[in-house]
Amino acid sequence: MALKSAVGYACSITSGQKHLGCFGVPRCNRLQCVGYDKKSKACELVTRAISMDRPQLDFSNPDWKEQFQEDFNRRFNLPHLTDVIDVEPKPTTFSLKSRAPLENVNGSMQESWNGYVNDDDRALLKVIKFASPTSAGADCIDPDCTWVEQWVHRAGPRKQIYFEPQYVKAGIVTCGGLCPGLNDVIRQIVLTLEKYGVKNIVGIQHGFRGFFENHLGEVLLNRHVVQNINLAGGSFLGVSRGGANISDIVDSIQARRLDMLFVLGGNGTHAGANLIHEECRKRKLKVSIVGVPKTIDNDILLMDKTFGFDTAVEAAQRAINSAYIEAHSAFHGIGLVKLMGRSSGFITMHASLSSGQVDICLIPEVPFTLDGPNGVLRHLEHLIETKGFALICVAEGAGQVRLLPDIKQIGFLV
Ligand SMILES: Nc1ncnc2c1ncn2[C@@H]1O[C@H](COP(=O)(O)OP(=O)(O)O)[C@@H](O)[C@H]1O
Ligand SMILES: O=P(O)(O)OC[C@H]1O[C@](O)(COP(=O)(O)O)[C@@H](O)[C@@H]1O
Repeated sequence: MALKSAVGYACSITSGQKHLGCFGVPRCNRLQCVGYDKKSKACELVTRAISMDRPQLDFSNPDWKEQFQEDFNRRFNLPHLTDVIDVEPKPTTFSLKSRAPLENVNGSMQESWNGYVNDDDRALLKVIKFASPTSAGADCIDPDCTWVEQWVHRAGPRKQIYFEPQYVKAGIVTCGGLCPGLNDVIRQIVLTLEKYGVKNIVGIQHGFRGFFENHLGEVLLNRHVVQNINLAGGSFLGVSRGGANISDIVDSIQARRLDMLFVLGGNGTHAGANLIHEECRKRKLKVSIVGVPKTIDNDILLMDKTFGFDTAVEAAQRAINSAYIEAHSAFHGIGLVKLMGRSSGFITMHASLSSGQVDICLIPEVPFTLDGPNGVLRHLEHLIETKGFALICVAEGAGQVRLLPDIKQIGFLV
């Protein structure tokens, strides 16, 4: 985490692509990120569901690759904090010296402590070059599956920061539903802020509500307070849903003299964070709004893994094991486990792969048929005939279009 930057993700999505009678393999489907949209000179903090919809490209045009890359760079470019607020750089107070020093060949210790992330560092988004559109899991841009480099910003501590840690007041708020790992994130934000030298850290209670309900006071946070909160579930600060008045929140941010606000939450929370940022900009406040995406679904493109995902996969193992035992013991038993994931199958796919017991895995990303020679039911029949039992693991959103063809119209799919 770098104090200078409101946001910065740089990772790659890797989706396991082992075949296990899986009816589909999730590709990165939903992409949500918070960033500064450089193109619009206003540099707004934008919370957006960026679809992987590609620009209309004419592949017969020899320049199509450049056009694609231009568009990609435009969408993934993050302007610098200094493009948004008027702040001066200063040397970082984040010390890399807690890391072991490197030894020179002659045994002496190196004087330089290289280890900061350069603003121009990039991570390669797609690491597989598919030879053909029919390669397993192929995700091609053009019909020939041409390799196109897609680079994104690399996250990490920078040599320069833009706030004076000793004067900074930082706030942390957790909104929306619960997700395993919230306390770990709160704890780590506090520990890292302290590492930079920030002493004034507060928690806002029960989501955005804590900004405008007077009986919900600030919670003072420091390493002693947060030391063991990762051992408990839920959110140490409490969460809430429900309407929030952005102007009231920003009034409160102003009154509390917050310089930075770490907002942990999902889609709704980030929509709120975006509006808070816009309002701060309108009022010319030098406040950094930092979005920390929370989803157990792991369906955020620029992140290797979202927090809570591992726990969800691990917790699913117990259900899968129990269903396996039931199915295995019963005559022609069929075990059916439904896991979370309304529009993403990462939890179901990873839980299925790691359990080693699942015969059929159904996820929302990949359409399937129930009937017919290639349908799920025929395969199920085959399993019963051959091994005598079967275990199915299904993501809650799998096949929803089949069950309710008009579902798009009522807004469940975005
Ligand atoms: N479109 C929106 N604009 C502004 N604030 C929003 C919006 N959607 C949700 N919020 C706020 O974000 C908080 C959390 O949103 P919610 O949808 O409940 O959870 P999540 O962040 O997990 O999607 C709510 O307290 C709500 O006030
Ligand atoms: O029914 P709801 O509350 O709208 O949410 C369902 C979604 O919430 C989840 O259970 C968890 O999603 P998040 O972790 O992104 O909040 C998803 O698996 C599911 O798609």
